Amino acid sequence: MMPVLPIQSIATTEECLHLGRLIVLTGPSGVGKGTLMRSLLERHPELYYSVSVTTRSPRPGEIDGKNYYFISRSKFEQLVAEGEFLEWAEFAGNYYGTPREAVLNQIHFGKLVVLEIELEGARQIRTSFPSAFSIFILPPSFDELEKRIRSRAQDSEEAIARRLLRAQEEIQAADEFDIQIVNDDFETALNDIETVLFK
Ligand SMILES: Nc1nc2c(ncn2[C@@H]2O[C@H](COP(=O)(O)OP(=O)(O)O)[C@@H](O)[C@H]2O)c(=O)[nH]1
Ligand SMILES: Nc1ncnc2c1ncn2[C@@H]1O[C@H](COP(=O)(O)OP(=O)(O)O)[C@@H](O)[C@H]1O
Repeated sequence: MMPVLPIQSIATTEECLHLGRLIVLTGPSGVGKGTLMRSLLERHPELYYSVSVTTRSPRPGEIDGKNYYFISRSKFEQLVAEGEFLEWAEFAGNYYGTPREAVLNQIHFGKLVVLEIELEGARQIRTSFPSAFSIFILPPSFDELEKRIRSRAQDSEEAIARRLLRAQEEIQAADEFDIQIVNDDFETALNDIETVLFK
């Protein structure tokens, strides 16, 4: 485990970014962000993936502390009030947030930190960390996106409908980000991300 620095010892976010870099991976639900992230971490274990906090219920097989920190809405609201999140947002009826201190510590130690988050949170990061690099993952088509969400078969019909509605809005915001990568052929998309991060 990395030693945890008190937050006051990290002077400014810009100072942090001289030591490390912050990467934001965003895009609609079902586009393949999680799958790309997992492969990226397997190939590059030196990356630091920020585990988010959520009020969503765990899906079968998800592990607390690995996939997410699963907490109640009241606890989440308390953490928001205490300023514990670098960014947070409500998505499809649940809260999601990035733990502030862990991420700032890792950047301070010179790590390349990757956040996999939805649109509103990604916008917040662009404002608070102008030097963060942001990647928007696009589906090859909307039909393919729907197919992927359904093939995952882990969400209720209502949750799927909410994700699809939100996906339409999110895709329209793709141009706001530094680079857009289409996740059609998986290996090609993964290589494109690697090129941006490491070459
Ligand atoms: N703003 C924000 N979004 C997050 C965070 N963690 C995950 N998300 C996003 O929340 C959305 C829903 O995540 P999830 O319920 O795991 O569903 P899935 O991405 O469709 O498998 C996705 O777009 C995630 O990228 C976070 O810490 N902050
Ligand atoms: N390039 C791809 N081609 C076909 N299916 C894909 C591709 N990338 C991901 N998938 C599949 O799409 C589904 C959604 O991927 P997931 O990583 O859970 O998306 P997200 O994290 O963006 O919600 C999964 O079943 C995954 O295996």
